[in-house]
Amino acid sequence: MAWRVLRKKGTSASFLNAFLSTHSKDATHVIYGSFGQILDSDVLPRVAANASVLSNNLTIRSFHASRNMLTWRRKREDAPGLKAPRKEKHVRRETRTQAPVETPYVPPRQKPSAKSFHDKTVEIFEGMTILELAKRTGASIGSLQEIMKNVGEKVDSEFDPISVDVAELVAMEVGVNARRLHSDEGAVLQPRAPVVTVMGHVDHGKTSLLDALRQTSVAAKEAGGITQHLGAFVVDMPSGASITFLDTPGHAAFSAMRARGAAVTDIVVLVVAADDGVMPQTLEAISHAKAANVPIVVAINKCDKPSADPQRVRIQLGSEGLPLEDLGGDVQVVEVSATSKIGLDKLEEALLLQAEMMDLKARIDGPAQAYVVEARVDRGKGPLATAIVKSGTLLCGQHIVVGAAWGRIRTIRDMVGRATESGQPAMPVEIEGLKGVPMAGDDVTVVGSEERARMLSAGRKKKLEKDRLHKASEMTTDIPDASEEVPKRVELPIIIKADVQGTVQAVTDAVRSMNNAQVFVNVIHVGVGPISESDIDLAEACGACIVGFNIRNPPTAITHAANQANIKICLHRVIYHLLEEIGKYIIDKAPGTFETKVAGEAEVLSIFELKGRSKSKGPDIKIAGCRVVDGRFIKSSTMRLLRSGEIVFEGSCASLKREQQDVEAVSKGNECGLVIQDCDDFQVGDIIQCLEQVNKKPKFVSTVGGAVRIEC
Ligand SMILES: Nc1nc2c(ncn2[C@@H]2O[C@H](COP(=O)(O)OP(=O)(O)OP(=O)(O)O)[C@@H](O)[C@H]2O)c(=O)[nH]1
Repeated sequence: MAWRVLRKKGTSASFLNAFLSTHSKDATHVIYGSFGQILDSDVLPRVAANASVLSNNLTIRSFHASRNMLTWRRKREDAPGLKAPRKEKHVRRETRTQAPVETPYVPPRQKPSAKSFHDKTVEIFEGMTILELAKRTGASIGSLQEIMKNVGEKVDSEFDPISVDVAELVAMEVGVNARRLHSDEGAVLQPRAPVVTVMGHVDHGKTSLLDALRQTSVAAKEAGGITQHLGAFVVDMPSGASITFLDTPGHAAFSAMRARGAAVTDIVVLVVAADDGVMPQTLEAISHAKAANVPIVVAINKCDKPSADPQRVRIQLGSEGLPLEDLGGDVQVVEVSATSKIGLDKLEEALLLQAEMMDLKARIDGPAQAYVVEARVDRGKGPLATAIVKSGTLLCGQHIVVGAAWGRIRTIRDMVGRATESGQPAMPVEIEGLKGVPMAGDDVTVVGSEERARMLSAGRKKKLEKDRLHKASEMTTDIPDASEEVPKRVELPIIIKADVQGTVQAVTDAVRSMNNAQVFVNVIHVGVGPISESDIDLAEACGACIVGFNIRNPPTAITHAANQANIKICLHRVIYHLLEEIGKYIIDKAPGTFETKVAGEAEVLSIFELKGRSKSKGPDIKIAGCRVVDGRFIKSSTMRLLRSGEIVFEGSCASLKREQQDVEAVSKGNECGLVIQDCDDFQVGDIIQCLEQVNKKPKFVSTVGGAVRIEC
């Protein structure tokens, strides 16, 4: 009898399913686990039912309590040599396949804090029960049933399965994020093309490499050197295999987009210039790939250059912890030249080899699962989303929800803009028919009806708005206490418009990164497309400035309206110029911090005394006869008296004269008579400093990689 002990913490039904799908159907598996640890009690019957498809001899034994729950006695029979648990305080249950398991649900005693609720993400799946959802969200069964009633869903018992769409709606309604678990159980999986992203430091040749690879694309040749239609293209190999490349912009401001790019990517091509070596964004790209658990293939580019030193790049990458193949690791390295088109075939081969090792397969039948890599608005066609199909088949006419947008697919286009009936795994497609513009990284969910699509989209919009308000309130509570000597933080409302959704996000992230202790940059509205009348209205109402990236100049009427309302519009096509201008604007709005600076220094050469003629005419006044040895003396400033380097007195200037005349300022090299309010302690040789209050404004700082921030 084959048996397994599964007690990997945090694993769940999906883990068990994966286990069962990879183990022999004929063997008898005895699976030990714990409720709430491996197998949730209410999932168990379903899992067991699914599992029985795979193995008729499956036995699941699961127990209450935590790690100690494995029944020692039972284990000793099956697995001699395992250590005894500390206590045998447990309830043992044994379940034959499909036998129902009942565990009373105890609602949590404490309601999670608002913050934890907003940050929480729960996994949901088709056919889960209300009981399961209650456990994951931490909300009570009653409240979930109430929500279901409100959204017009039929509410049965807490053990009845609900659809994944309803589960998501309910989860969002209680304020948590929902992540859909997709199961390809029982489906026929077919090999699919790898999806590859090219990453690397600025100017290391990503665009050139993509261009060179694109030229090898059959479709590109067919279309006679097409201008690229999508943010992705497919290269067909002579062997019949193909590779899907994603285009990602290089500037650091787009790191969020790149992070999303990596999330839909199977392989990352890390471009490192052979002459320049490893740079900050090279390391950033490695981090993104590692975070997304995506394997890397290194392309050492610009190998045609006389200054190229590929070996140095290898050593640098090795010392950054990248296990290169040449050094005994599994990361392939290919030397290429994008401009001389050297080594491109080797790079493609390396990518196919990597893909082969990964055994990339996908389900072709059934509803598609896809990810948006880019979205924009076309004047004639309306919102367009470029997506990569991950599994299933996307069909024209289907109702979809993409992020918070929804629609019915009117047209699907391929990478060269040809209309096609469907989209299959690893295929980049353009989807027309959405009612709104989704965001890069959003998933495309196929739903059964328009009603469902509308409902899910409305739910997601509501959740996004809730999260936005929550974040804004968190940020405003960061405003420093007025009792501290920190300037009051001013709010700077901003509206962001850009050409495509991905850029909107990138610009928004970059603008937000300039938030600082003195200025709260509040992005109140973002959108794709040119500046509209409603943007002007909103800006006027909120006192906002409008930032436009890569968009057309607004019509004269809009510019005129903006001028009339005194609205600042900041338009650019180069991201760095845009950020620089916004940075200056933010600095301009920042109250700054006042610092004391020595504006001038004078030496006391002689002392004069002006006698008060009577008591009523005031006391005697001491006048210091000085020479300004450095800087300038200004009458309105504070004066500081120093003797042997020690401060003896500090006070305002009562009189500043030059040759018997009252003056406002005296500059370096000149002599003057100076009276400090309430000071009669001058000595020859003393130093007097003129103190000035300077408003120190924050500074705009940009890094080599292009990231910017404001330093206070
Ligand atoms: N000699 C040589 N020059 C190259 C090669 N690849 C790119 N270049 C040059 O390097 C410069 C930068 O190339 P890009 O392709 O724009 O670099 P990038 O990494 O896409 O730059 P960003 O998009 O700004 O991050 C250009 O002047 C290219 O002509 C190469 O293989 N050999």
